[in-house]
Amino acid sequence: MIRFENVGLRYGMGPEILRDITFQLPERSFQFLSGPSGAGKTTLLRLLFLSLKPTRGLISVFGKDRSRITRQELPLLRRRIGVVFQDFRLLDHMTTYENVALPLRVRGREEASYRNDVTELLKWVGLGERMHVLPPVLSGGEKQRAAIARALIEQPEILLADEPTGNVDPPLARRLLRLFIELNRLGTAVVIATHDLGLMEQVDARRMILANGRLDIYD
Ligand SMILES: Nc1ncnc2c1ncn2[C@@H]1O[C@H](COP(=O)(O)OP(=O)(O)OP(=O)(O)O)[C@@H](O)[C@H]1O
Repeated sequence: MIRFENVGLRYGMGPEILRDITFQLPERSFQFLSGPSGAGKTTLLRLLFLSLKPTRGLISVFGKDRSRITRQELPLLRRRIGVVFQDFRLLDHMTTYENVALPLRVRGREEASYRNDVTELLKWVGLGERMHVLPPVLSGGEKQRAAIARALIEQPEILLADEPTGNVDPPLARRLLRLFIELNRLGTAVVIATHDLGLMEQVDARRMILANGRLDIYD
C-alpha cells in the first residue's frame, strides 16, 4: 500500500534526518517502528501520513507517486490513513463522542447516519461510559483510547500510532496492544512507533529500527 525507495529527509538546511529509507507497508501487516529518541520515528510517520514530502527518493502511496499527489487529492488519501498523535490532539471543548464524530461531521454527514457507529466504536475501546465527558476530565489512558477511536472512525486501511503506550501503565498498555491486534485481524495495517521493548516482545511482528538516519528491518 505504501512503498519507500531510498527516501531521504532533511528539515530546511539541517542535516539529513532520514537516509536511504527503503521498505514496504503491505496490506494487513503489523509492524513496530523503534529507535532512540530523536532517531526520526515521528518524522517517518509524518512522511507516511503525507504531512511531509521527502527531500529525495520515491514514496508511493496507494499506487500513486507522492510527488504527483496534488493538494486537492491529499484529504481523500489521508482519510485512508488513521493517525494517533503523541499528544492526542483532542479538542477540549467537545465531548469524547463529539471529538470522535468530528471527522464525519466535517464531511457534512448527518448525525443520525453515524451515531451508532461512533457509540459502538467508543464501547469497543472501552469508553462507553465516558462518551459524554470533556477530554480534560479523561485520564491519560482514556484520552489515548479516545484518540484511537477518532483515528478509526473513518475505517482507515492503515493506522499509524506514535508512542501509543507512552503515558499508560503496563496493564493498559497490554490492553491497547490487544486493541491494535484485534484491529489488525479485522484487516487494518498497523504501524506502532514505540520505545517500549516490552511491548514489542508481546507480538511476533516486523520490527523496523531507525538509527543514525537509517532503517534496519527485522522480520
Ligand atoms: N519541524 C522540525 N524542524 C527541524 N527539525 C526537526 C523538526 N521535527 C523534528 N526535527 C528533528 O528531527 C530529528 C528527529 O525527530 P523525530 O521527532 O522524528 O524523532 P523521534 O524518533 O520521533 O523522537 P522521540 O522518540 O523523542 O519522539 C530530531 O533531531 C529533531 O530535532
